[in-house]
Amino acid sequence: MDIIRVKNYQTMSEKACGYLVDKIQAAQKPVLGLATGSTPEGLYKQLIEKYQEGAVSFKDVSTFNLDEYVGLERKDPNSYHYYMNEKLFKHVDLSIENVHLPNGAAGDLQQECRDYEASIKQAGDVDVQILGLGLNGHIGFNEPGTPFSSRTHVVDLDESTREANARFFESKADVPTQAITMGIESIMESKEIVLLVSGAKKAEALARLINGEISEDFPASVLKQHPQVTIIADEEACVHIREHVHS
Ligand SMILES: O=P(O)(O)OC[C@H]1O[C@](O)(CO)[C@@H](O)[C@@H]1O
Repeated sequence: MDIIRVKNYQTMSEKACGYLVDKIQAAQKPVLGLATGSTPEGLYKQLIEKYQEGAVSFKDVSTFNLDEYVGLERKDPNSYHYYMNEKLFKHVDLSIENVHLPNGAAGDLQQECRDYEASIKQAGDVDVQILGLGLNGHIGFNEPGTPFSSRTHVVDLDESTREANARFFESKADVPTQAITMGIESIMESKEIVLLVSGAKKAEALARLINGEISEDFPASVLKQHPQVTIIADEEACVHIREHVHS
């Protein structure tokens, strides 16, 4: 894992944007793995700016999102479909047929998980996967205890995750109790992974990732087994990390 330490949220977003733009320009048919939550919002803003400046095009890009809430229709303002559309998709020249998120409103959720896996494989796997870091170490919606061998699956959300995400809903009671998420093994099959970490509230989780052991109790720790992970973290998130890390 390489860690790039940056000053703040803005510079984290700019760095991640530059990284993705380079990858998009280098590949014929780039496949991006995208995340939701607060962390990548700045990255998406930067990508839109670059697109508007004519510095990048998404017309040959395919995207796969990590997760979606169970029970929310695509048009629901709290769905990740809606989030992605508002924050990125509708502002750039991505083809709608190249955009993929799990369908949390599918009648047969198990079949939906299998189909999602198949479409990632059909696209030739994710080239660069963007990840955020949950306070409890979750990646996607893979909560502590999720087997490292998990594929795309339906998950019961931790109370702590529902609390953390309640800020996007009217109340915690409105936060769905389940989600579909790419599994840990599915995420690990991405050719490259970029983990974005910002803010003091993530500092403990980042320190545990860097200094702690690899364990299913802390899902992000699996990233230490991936050959090509770059962490872009800001000063506040790095307060418990003393040295430059290269492992
Ligand atoms: O970026 P945030 O909002 O801190 O969330 C961290 C992670 O938690 C999730 O929002 C899921 O709870 C992920 O999508 C995200 O990567």
